[in-house]
Amino acid sequence: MALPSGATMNITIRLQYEKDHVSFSDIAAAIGKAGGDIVGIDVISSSKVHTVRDITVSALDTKQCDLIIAALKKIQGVKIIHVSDRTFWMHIGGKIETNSKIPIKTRDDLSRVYTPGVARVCKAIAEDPKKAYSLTIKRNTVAVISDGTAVLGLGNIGPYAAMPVMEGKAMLFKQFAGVDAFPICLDTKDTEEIIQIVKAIAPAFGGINLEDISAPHCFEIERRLKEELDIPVFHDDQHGTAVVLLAGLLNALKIVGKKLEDIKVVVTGIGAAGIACTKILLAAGVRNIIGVDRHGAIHRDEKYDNPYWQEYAQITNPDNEKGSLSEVIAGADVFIGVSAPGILKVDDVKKMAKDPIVFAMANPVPEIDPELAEPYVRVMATGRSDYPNQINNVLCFPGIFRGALDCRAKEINEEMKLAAAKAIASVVTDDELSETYIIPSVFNNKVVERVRQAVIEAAYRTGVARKDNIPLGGYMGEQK
Ligand SMILES: NC(=O)C1=CN([C@@H]2O[C@H](COP(=O)(O)OP(=O)(O)OC[C@H]3O[C@@H](n4cnc5c(N)ncnc54)[C@H](O)[C@@H]3O)[C@@H](O)[C@H]2O)C=CC1
Ligand SMILES: CC(=O)C(=O)O
Ligand SMILES: [Mg+2]
Repeated sequence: MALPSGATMNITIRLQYEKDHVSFSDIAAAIGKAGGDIVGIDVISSSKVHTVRDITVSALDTKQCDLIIAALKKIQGVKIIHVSDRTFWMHIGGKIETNSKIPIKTRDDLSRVYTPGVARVCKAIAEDPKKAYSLTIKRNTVAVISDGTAVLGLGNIGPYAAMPVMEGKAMLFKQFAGVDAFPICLDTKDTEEIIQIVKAIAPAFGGINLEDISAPHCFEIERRLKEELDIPVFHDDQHGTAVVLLAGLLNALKIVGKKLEDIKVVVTGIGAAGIACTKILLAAGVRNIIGVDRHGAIHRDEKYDNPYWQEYAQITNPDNEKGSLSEVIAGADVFIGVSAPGILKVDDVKKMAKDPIVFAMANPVPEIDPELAEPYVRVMATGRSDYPNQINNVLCFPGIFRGALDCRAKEINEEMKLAAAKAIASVVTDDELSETYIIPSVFNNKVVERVRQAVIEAAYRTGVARKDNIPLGGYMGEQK
């Protein structure tokens, strides 16, 4: 399996140097010696004594960036003013904004979009609340809600730090499926308070995407909101991840010629994503799944404080295997990591059954470096976009919400999720299928439309669609 080398990063170093003491070639030499490549130079200002330049440098990773900066700091007469990188630039001022669909050019326009004209529209909705779907943003808008407790694999970094991820999710909703999404990060970790806040803001939204809320309180939050709201509530880290994982596994198993019911699967990280991945695999027919968290395999001889693990032990691990990841991985056909960086070792992979499938999905750093695993695995996938086979919930949530909004589904149920998984898997044809192409790219424009259609069909089949007529046409088309 050929893998690209890790993605490089560009940083721009604004520095001032004293012309009499330092030459640019000293600076270039220091950067080169520390392993950086200069890819751009801009002169910002120049006087007889000093010059200020922006030097854009390509480096392998943050560690190498630190080495480059340290090397520059050592040169007498050089002062680093600031360092920025492209990723940070893309975040300056946030990544999304609100736009009006109609320009307000005249007084007449003003009196229609706002008072007094708007009052008639408000009254129409007050008389018939369903009209909120046709006369407000509700029909096409999803709230992306987080409390910042399980942001990617970064853990409990809080609501301010969670915002860039939620803004990113909102961008993906819009770009891939035309769904308007709004990031809302809550400064509370209290389960009941989160439930009440989400219920209170629900009138503006056609769906709720819960994101990066840690286990176990994410389960209660989702359960209650599903029960108490009449719009789809979907915890993406659970179900979006599970859907894409199943899609990838269906295709990976075709390559190795194994069947769901015959494989042994080890899942690490029995939190939001791990429990949902396990449940979708059981629903799809897998019989032997062993969950491993920090203390080892989850089994039936242990009494867990976490009620979800207590239940997990009952529905998994048919042979009641005990021990560490390194022990229970022996003979496994599939490893699914939704836990923490670097916890799967090469020696563990070597103990797996023939043609191992390794989905190391922790973000941003997977459970095993794909380049280390490469010689020993048949199919390797990560959650990242810089390696082949990206198993990431971004393949699911835009299309699944597009479908749910278009048929005005009151929920996203198991049938809709299974349909979405099969739809994603189907985008890769048998001719295209290979070890490095088990799952379509998020940029494959068939993905969202196929998921949307499959989800709409499943919604009507299971009686949760509330639109009288099946919505036809492409997802970008206006829905009446
Ligand atoms: N590729 C994808 O689409 C997705 C990837 N993820 C990744 O999965 C990971 C977990 O996410 P969530 O389930 O939302 O978080 P969570 O906080 O609900 O669950 C994480 C679980 O991993 C366990 N864990 C932590 N360190 C461990 C270790 N060394 N060994 C075994 N278990 C360990 C924790 O005890 C916890 O049970 C994160 O890295 C996240 O980025 C999550 C959702 C989607
Ligand atoms: C992809 C995603 O949702 C996560 O890593 O949390
Ligand atoms: Mg997430």
